[in-house]
Amino acid sequence: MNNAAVELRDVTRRYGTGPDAVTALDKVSLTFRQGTFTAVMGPSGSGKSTLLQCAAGLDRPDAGSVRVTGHELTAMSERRLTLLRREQIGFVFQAFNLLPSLTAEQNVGLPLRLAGRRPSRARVRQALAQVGLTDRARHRPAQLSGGQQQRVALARALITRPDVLFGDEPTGALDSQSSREVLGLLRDMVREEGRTTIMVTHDPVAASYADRVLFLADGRLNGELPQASAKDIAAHMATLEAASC
Ligand SMILES: Nc1ncnc2c1ncn2[C@@H]1O[C@H](COP(=O)(O)OP(=O)(O)OP(=O)(O)O)[C@@H](O)[C@H]1O
Repeated sequence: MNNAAVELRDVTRRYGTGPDAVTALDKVSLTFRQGTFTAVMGPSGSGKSTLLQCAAGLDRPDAGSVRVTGHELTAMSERRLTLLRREQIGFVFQAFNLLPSLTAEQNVGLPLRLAGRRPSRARVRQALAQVGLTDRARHRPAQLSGGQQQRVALARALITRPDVLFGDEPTGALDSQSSREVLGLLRDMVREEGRTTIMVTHDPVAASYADRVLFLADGRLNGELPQASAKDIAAHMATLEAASC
């Protein structure tokens, strides 16, 4: 599969004006091909979250073009953007953002309810099975471990069968065993279902699960490593961090 799932061309995002203005992204051009798993790394403030937000249509760049599965986002109305995000994009964040009063299966079915569709029990159960939580369907978030809660959040992100899954530090709040489980699931979904996945992370071990690691520094691309080891990723990060001090 060689088609672009997400394409950024000369994307610029500035915050503020005058002497306090910050250029969070400076003419960034990138292609994320269908069925690939990319990690985005870089020192604090390098523009990772801004990149993710612009690529996912949660934020609008000041200049440049963002295309998701061929749809240009920058000129889209808020309504169309909301629909596109709902149907084609899934999100997992560091905070699991589950509703505490709902069970795992109710949380997983929520995106379909919000889209005005009634989630079928079979589809919800299948999503929970995919993340290995069939036996926790009736549990509420407080009755689940952090890793299990993030797996429920992953099942919720996948219930709409999105083309692209975005993760902003999805393993940032997990212990190493739970992180490995979640990252293994993400990697399997890319390989088995061709789901394009783009993940921001600070953790070289998490990034080593990706097919490619992109590095940002000062709002610009600063290198990439294909299928790198955690050691090589950490070494590249150390160079960038030293340069940004
Ligand atoms: N809403 C905002 N208003 C003003 N400046 C912002 C805003 N959001 C981000 N910035 C600035 O833009 C730059 C990039 O921020 P961003 O959050 O994308 O970086 P990051 O690489 O994700 O950082 P971290 O790893 O610390 O989360 C930073 O200098 C940040 O201070």
